[in-house]
Amino acid sequence: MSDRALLVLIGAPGAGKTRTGKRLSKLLGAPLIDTDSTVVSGHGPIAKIFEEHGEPHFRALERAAVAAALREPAIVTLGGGAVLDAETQADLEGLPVVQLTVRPDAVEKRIANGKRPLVSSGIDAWAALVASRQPIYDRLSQLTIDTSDVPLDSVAVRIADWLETRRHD
Ligand SMILES: Nc1ncnc2c1ncn2[C@@H]1O[C@H](COP(=O)(O)OP(=O)(O)OP(=O)(O)O)[C@@H](O)[C@H]1O
Ligand SMILES: O=C(O)C1=C[C@@H](O)[C@@H](O)[C@H](O)C1
Ligand SMILES: [Mg+2]
Repeated sequence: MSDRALLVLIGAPGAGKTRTGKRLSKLLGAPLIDTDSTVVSGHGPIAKIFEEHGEPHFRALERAAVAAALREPAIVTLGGGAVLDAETQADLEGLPVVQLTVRPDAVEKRIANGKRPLVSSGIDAWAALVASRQPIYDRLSQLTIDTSDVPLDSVAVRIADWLETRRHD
């Protein structure tokens, strides 16, 4: 049987997928693949890709990164919009998928760095984007954790505990 991801984190931009994934990687001693980082390593900053080549081009690069990552025995943290891809949705079936959420008031500061082109105009754009995707995040995940008021380490421990329970089911 080929390798598959150990855990996948999905959810809204700024919910904490990448940071939580890093903590979990340390906690579990497992490798981490962040698909945004894979795209950036190969093709440069995301904002520049959007500006120069458009969103469809970014999504194609992202899909390739996601497909490869999900075949590795690693913790995989996806970009916020990666789950829009139908093939990615199919690939996630049967994998442990955790959704991170965050309230608008808590995310506002987190996304203020201008690195996320789809939400750089502010919190209203973020809220509209997340509302349109929420049914997909909900359908694909088996556990949801709101990170608004929970320290990173606690989020990571909760996910590690859940994974452990799942192993014994
Ligand atoms: N539990 C938390 N408590 C406080 N701040 C957090 C928490 N999780 C993440 N953050 C902060 O929020 C910001 C965004 O986190 P991160 O990059 O992990 O989000 P993301 O979900 O990966 O976003 P994207 O979808 O854009 O990749 C970072 O500055 C990070 O420090
Ligand atoms: O929510 C989104 O569509 C995105 C989130 C980021 O992780 C990046 O993948 C990119 O900025 C697009
Ligand atoms: Mg991220």
